[in-house]
Amino acid sequence: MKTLILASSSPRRKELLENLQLTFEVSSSDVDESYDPKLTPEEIVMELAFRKASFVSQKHPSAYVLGSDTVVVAGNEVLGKPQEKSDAFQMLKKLSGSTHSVYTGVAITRENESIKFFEKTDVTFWELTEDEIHGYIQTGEPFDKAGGYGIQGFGSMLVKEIKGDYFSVVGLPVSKTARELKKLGFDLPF
Ligand SMILES: Cc1cn([C@H]2C[C@H](O)[C@@H](COP(=O)(O)OP(=O)(O)OP(=O)(O)O)O2)c(=O)[nH]c1=O
Repeated sequence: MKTLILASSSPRRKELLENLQLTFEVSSSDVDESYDPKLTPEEIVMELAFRKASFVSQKHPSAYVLGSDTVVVAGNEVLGKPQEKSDAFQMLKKLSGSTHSVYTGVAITRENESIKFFEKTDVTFWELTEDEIHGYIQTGEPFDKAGGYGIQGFGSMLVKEIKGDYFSVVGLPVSKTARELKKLGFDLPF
């Protein structure tokens, strides 16, 4: 019997993985999320996903551990989570009226083995007025989310167009993850 552990404190990642009807445990990982600024966005998200999975792997050596990380890339700037209202305002102002990319990396580790992959989704925002940005920040939604918005919540009102995997923007590329878990021998619904 294979054991799967989701190395995440994100309720959204748990919900997304539940789509696959697998039995899994959840264990949050407390890792340093700093990275070498010379890395590409895909390298950053796969490295951080690997760090999260490895942290939990140490305590559960025989389990398969899945870690994930999401960043938003606008121009050549990598945006994580805003710390305060002024960060959120600057991020949303940058995203207004243009297209940015959301990268989510996934790592699945077991003992000394690991697989890593990523998904890139392009999201286009409407031109936002300063009032709209302030109003959105007042909802409190930006603060635990990369780029300062949640496409699954009130943030849906900011989005004009999306190209790629919606679920990856929310934090887990579900279909790529399902395919990889299947290759590893997990029993998926089909
Ligand atoms: C762009 C975007 C991001 N996000 C979320 C996904 C991630 O949870 C979060 C980015 O932070 P992450 O560091 O990737 O993840 P996390 O700290 O929430 O959870 P953990 O490290 O414990 O797994 O932003 C949304 O929920 N909706 C969105 O539209």
